[in-house]
Formats: sequence, structure tokens, C-alpha cells
Amino acid sequence: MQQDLRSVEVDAESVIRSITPALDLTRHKGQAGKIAVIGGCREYTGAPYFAAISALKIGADLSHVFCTKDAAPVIKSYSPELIVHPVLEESYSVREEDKKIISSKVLAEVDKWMERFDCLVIGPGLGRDPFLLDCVSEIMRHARQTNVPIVIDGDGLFLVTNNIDLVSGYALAVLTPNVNEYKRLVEKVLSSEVNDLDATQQVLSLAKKIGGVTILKKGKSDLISDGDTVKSVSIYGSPRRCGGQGDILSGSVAVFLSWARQHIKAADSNSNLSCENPAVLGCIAGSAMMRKAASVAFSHKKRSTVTGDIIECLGKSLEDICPAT
Ligand SMILES: NC(=O)C1=CN([C@@H]2O[C@H](COP(=O)(O)OP(=O)(O)OC[C@H]3O[C@@H](n4cnc5c(N)ncnc54)[C@H](OP(=O)(O)O)[C@@H]3O)[C@@H](O)[C@H]2O)[C@@H](O)CC1
Ligand SMILES: Nc1ncnc2c1ncn2[C@@H]1O[C@H](COP(=O)(O)OP(=O)(O)OP(=O)(O)O)[C@@H](O)[C@H]1O
Ligand SMILES: [Mg+2]
Repeated sequence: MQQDLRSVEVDAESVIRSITPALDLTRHKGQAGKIAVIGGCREYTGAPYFAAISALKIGADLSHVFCTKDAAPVIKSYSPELIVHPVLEESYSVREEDKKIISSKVLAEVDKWMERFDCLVIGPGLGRDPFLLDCVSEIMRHARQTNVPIVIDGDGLFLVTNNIDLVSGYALAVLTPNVNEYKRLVEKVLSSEVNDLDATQQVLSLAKKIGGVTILKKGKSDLISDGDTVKSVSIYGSPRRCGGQGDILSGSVAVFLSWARQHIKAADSNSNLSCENPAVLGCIAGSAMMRKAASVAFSHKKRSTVTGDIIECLGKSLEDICPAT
């Protein structure tokens, strides 16, 4: 059945208020979320930093980055808040005969931590090196075996689009495509062109075809679907399209998804949420936070607004919706 786009706009602020945990002196470090970003290579160090620091600024307790050896000192130097693991390797630094052993070492390094993470963000600034992507495929398989939610963005989407089985049927997977990434997904999975006239139905079909993963299609309005339902978040954002805003979004979705899972596990049957899929709730909350923070940053910085300015507005934006005390 087709859904009218106007009818799917969601009350995102009320979702944020429902799932954000109270700050409580009895809670210990880690309970508000432990997030890991898998990304960061020779070319890109900004993207994993933006995703990981956004997770902390929203309210996660710990934020890790697993990146290549040469990206690590750079990312560490941006912030002492992040825990940075220089474990990934690109083809240029690995001999053919060493690939197997190095791949199992990489996996072992990530596996040591895997069960402690509430969510992985896979892809910001990951690059497209084939050996590195093979290792990341294994990391995804292990996350799935351990029931750790995964948010896939950037080059992680390049990987998944060409290997859809990595996520197919995994309800704790979220894909956050931008316009290019969405086009590639639609062409590959639905074997058709993007249909902007019936965007709601198409995102629903896409999520269903990938076995109920959640898709957050970014754009003028963000559309979110898990194959059962479609929600839209259109609250005012910013007309600045500086790079890195998608990275803020992926880090934010990871935290809210973790909080939504905790909330649903703890809530009694009186939970007032209209949807019970933590992946969808995480996307709604992350999208609304990113857009609100971008709008606040733009009101101050106008044309000079950059991603760091938006990150600085995450705290105030969440506080306006959901005061800390
Ligand atoms: N400050 C930072 O560090 C930031 C880093 N960022 C990071 O950048 C990465 C790419 O993300 P993006 O958003 O630029 O990808 P997107 O819009 O699909 O591509 C645009 C065009 O470029 C091309 N292309 C891209 N990557 C390619 C590659 N590795 N090798 C060859 N071609 C490539 C692509 O071509 P196509 O794939 O369509 O053939 C398309 O035409 C990703 O890791 C992201 O997290 C961003 O988050 C921003 C802030
Ligand atoms: N036209 C638009 N109007 C308002 N907000 C938008 C618009 N396009 C994108 N956004 C918002 O900006 C955020 C990032 O979306 P975008 O499409 O720029 O991602 P991206 O290309 O992956 O970014 P990145 O540069 O981090 O890779 C999303 O939260 C989305 O809601
Ligand atoms: Mg992106």
C-alpha cells in the first residue's frame, strides 16, 4: 500500500525525549553508550573524527576509532577524548603472502572489544582499498554474530552495495546513504532508477528487499524505512552543505539507536512510542538532532558554517529538547 509523504512526518522531538536516558548519579561509565567508528585512512581523517566526537557530544560515555596506522596519530591529535586503535592496513603496506595473517590479526584486535560496544559506525573516511574492505567485511560478520548494531555510511555503503549479503536480513543494521550512495543502492538492489516522485514507496521497497534493514535516505527531507513503515524528518536544517554533516549524523544515530534499545528493553508495555524498532527510532532522533544543530550553527555563522561549528551546537540542541536536569 502506498503512503502519502505528508502523512509520515514524525514528532522527532518527542522520540528524542522518550529515548534519551536521564542523567542519574547511580549510573556508571559506559551505561550511556560505548560506540566504535571503523574508518579513517590515508586520505580521510576528518570523517571518523566527526562521527566519533559527535557520539560523545550527544552523550555517549566512550568513543573508539579503529583506523589505519597512518591515520591514527592524526586523529589522536584532534582530540584526547577519543580512543584510537591503529589496526587497519591498506594493500600498499601488506605483502601478498602476509595478507591472511594480517587479516586475522586485524580481526582479533577488533574482536577483543566487540562485545563491549553498543553500536559500530562503519565507513566514515574508510576509503576503498580492497584488502582493507575485505577485513571490514569480516568485522561486519562478527558484529552480526554478536548482535552488535551497525550503522553503515560513506565507503561502508560502497562495500555493502557490492556485497548486500553482509547486511541482508539483519534488523540491527542501518544504512545512511546520501544522494549518490542511494542511487547506487537502488540501481544495484532494485535494478531501477531513483524515483523522486514516489520516494516513500521506493525507500520502503528497498528496505524490504534488503530484509528489513533500516534505511535513512538523506536529503531535503530525511526518509527512514525498515520495510514496514516510512517516517520523514523535515525539521528546518541549514542551507550550507559543507562536507562532514553526514558523519555527524552517523555518530548521532549510533548513540540514539543504543539508547532506544535500552529504553525498549527497560520499558513496560505502556511505552508511548508509536514504533518499536530501535533502528528507526535512532534514525529519527539522529536526523532531528543533526538538522537542529545545523540550523543553530547556521544562525550564528551563516556562509562560514563548517562541520565543527555544527558539532559545537549538538549539546545545546539536545538540551533545548531534553534538559539535563
Ligand atoms: N573531512 C573528511 O575527512 C570527510 C570525508 N568524507 C568521506 O569521504 C569519503 C567519500 O564520501 P563522499 O561523500 O565524498 O562520497 P560520494 O558523495 O559518494 O562521492 C562523491 C564523488 O567522489 C567519488 N568517490 C568518492 N570516494 C571515492 C573513492 N574512495 N575512490 C574513488 N572515487 C570516489 C564518487 O564516485 P562514484 O563512487 O560515484 O564512482 C563520487 O563521484 C567517505 O569515506 C566519507 O566518509 C566525507 O564524509 C566528507 C568529510
Ligand atoms: N537539502 C537539504 N536540506 C536540509 N538538510 C539536508 C539537505 N541535504 C542533506 N541534509 C542534511 O544534512 C545531513 C547530511 O546529509 P548529506 O546528504 O550532506 O550527507 P553526506 O553527503 O553523506 O555528508 P558527508 O559530507 O558527511 O559525507 C543529513 O542529516 C541531512 O538531513
Ligand atoms: Mg557521507
